[in-house]
Amino acid sequence: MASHATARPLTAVKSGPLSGRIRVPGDKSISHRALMLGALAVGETVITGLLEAEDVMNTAAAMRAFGATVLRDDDGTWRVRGLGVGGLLEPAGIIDFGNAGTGVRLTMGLAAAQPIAVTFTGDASLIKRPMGRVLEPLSEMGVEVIARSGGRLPLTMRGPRLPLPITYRLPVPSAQVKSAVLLAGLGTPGVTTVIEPVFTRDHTERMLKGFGADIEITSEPDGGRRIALAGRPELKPQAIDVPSDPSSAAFPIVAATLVEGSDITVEGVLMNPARIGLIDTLLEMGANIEVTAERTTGGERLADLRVRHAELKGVTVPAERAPSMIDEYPILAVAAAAASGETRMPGIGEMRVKESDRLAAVAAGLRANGIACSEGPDWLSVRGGRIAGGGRVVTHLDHRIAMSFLILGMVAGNPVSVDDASMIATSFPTFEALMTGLGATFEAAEAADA
Ligand SMILES: O=C(O)C1=C[C@@H](OP(=O)(O)O)[C@@H](O)[C@H](O)C1
Ligand SMILES: C=C(OP(=O)(O)O)C(=O)O
Repeated sequence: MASHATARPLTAVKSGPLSGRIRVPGDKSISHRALMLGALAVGETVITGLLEAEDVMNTAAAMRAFGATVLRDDDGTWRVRGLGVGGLLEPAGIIDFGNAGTGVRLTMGLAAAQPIAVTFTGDASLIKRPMGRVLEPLSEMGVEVIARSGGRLPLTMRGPRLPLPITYRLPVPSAQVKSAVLLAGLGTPGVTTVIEPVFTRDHTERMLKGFGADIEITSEPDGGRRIALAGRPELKPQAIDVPSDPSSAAFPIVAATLVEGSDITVEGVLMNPARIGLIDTLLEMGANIEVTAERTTGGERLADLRVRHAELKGVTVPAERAPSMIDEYPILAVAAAAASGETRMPGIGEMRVKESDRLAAVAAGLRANGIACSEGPDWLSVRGGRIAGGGRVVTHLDHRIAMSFLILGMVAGNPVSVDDASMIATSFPTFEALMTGLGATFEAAEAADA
């Protein structure tokens, strides 16, 4: 895990028009899963377009610790030689996932159906995040856990000799919890079933199908989905080409929408319906986003997105859209700050348990820059208008807070600083280079106590 012992403050200044064509790096959710399923397949999985960011590199290191061979060719192609379902070895050391919630929660599922002891930890952000939501169903399957109170990292778990298949109804709309149970189900005899009342990103299901698992998805009478997975399949290695991450594309898309005179194209963006709630919302607000060159690769829809500046108006975002844009609310709040009228965002309580309490961090950052907003336990409301800027935003080890407020600085009356841009490397290491290539100006800022 990379160390972020030294914070790197950064300032964004008002930007001229943005122009150019860019490709943002590979999707983080798909990258984690490609390495994990590769580690369980029999033979060599070849991955192109893998996101080479800290969160995913921690997953690569974890798969090596379990005994898989994970190699990178000079041209950026990754090769994973898997161990077969049930073939993970007991790691010799502690598995440190750094800042990565997806990495640690899915790997807990992966290791759960084998009688091996594994100790997990993470950085100052990850050790505050709830793990009980994953440990609870895994315990029902027979996993023993020794954790700090509240189910926080660091923790040690050991899978049972004979794991039990369960039927689990998700109490929170979380693709991480769904995926952890399904990955545990892979090593469990019989059929493991997850019922999700609300549709969340389905990359695990799609990829399990691609690797040859027997997985059946049906609709529930209440509109939810029932996912039934037969345990102990032999997974066949795959060639995976990871599409560009829509959660990273969100930053240049909002920047080009807000900065007058802009006209950019973001190429090859993943358009999975469970991931594009932000695009739907921006279109409702009046954004000019043209979806072009639509195609399908590896069972996922992709498109090039041409984005031109547009004046936005406030909207109410339907609460049921939240899972399809849960990581995009910080940047949506920035778009809302520049829109006319009020933007209401209900049903976003899950934002409080991300890398930071994002609801609180966004509200504080907006206020520090002269934008009026109000918040409740699971909602945020932003009153758009003139953006004074001039504030310094506390990012709480959260990459998306850092990137969102740097975009705010591009349209604010005065420069906007973030206290630490180093965490951007966890998900979008080329953010600064791509944004400055389009025309943005970022300047190294003074540390607060310098
Ligand atoms: O499954 C995944 O890859 C993810 C699911 C979401 O988390 P939750 O499952 O906690 O909603 C999301 O916020 C995270 O960035 C990635
Ligand atoms: C919530 C996020 O990631 P994770 O849960 O994997 O840390 C994110 O990338 O916004």
